[in-house]
Amino acid sequence: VGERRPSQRVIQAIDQFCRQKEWAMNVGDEKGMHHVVNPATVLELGTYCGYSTLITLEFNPHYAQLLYESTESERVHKPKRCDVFFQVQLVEEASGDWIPKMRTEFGVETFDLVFLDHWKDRYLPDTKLLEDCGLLRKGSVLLADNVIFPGTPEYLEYVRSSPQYESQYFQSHLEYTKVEDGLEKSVYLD
Ligand SMILES: Cc1cc(C(=O)N2CCN(C)CC2)sc1-c1cc(O)c2nc[nH]c(=O)c2c1
Ligand SMILES: [Mg+2]
Repeated sequence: VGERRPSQRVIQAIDQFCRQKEWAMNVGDEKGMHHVVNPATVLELGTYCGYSTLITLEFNPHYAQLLYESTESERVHKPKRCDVFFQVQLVEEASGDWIPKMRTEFGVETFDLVFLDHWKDRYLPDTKLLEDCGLLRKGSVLLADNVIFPGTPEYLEYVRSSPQYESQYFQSHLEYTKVEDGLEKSVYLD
């Protein structure tokens, strides 16, 4: 997705290093995100090292710095309108504080895809915030990592029982391990 993200060769090198030398919490090469239809406006919650990213929210300054270095993306203090596809926009703030600002700060109408990969106890409140802020449209996709391990039971219960979502579980493993984990793909129906 554009030359601003780490190239595929870098992704492969990260995967090889994390499998052979030192584990790290990337979504990894097995879970991946290849199930997801081709999104246009993407929000990622939880950047970590920038393994997968477009508009991405990261609270941890150390991880945010890693993304700046790996993608030469500008340090976004006062994010300008995000009107260019494949531009990395990193917001070094808490998701709960910044989701309500997405429309005014980035000119985002709605998200095609939200990749939830930040703090498991923020998955549900941030999903409700996205709904309340009108940032989801019919067909928006929520793709959530770690729904089994470390596990997000309240979020799973919500998206699987709510008539507003059509949810599907893609069984896999915790990155670079044999521990069961998976991605939950939830399509917003409203
Ligand atoms: C940090 C961590 C440690 C885990 C674990 O149990 N481990 C035991 C087994 N060894 C091998 C690995 C490590 S799992 C995990 C983790 C994994 C993700 O994909 C995450 N994604 C988003 N936000 C997170 O906080 C996040 C944490
Ligand atoms: Mg994860």
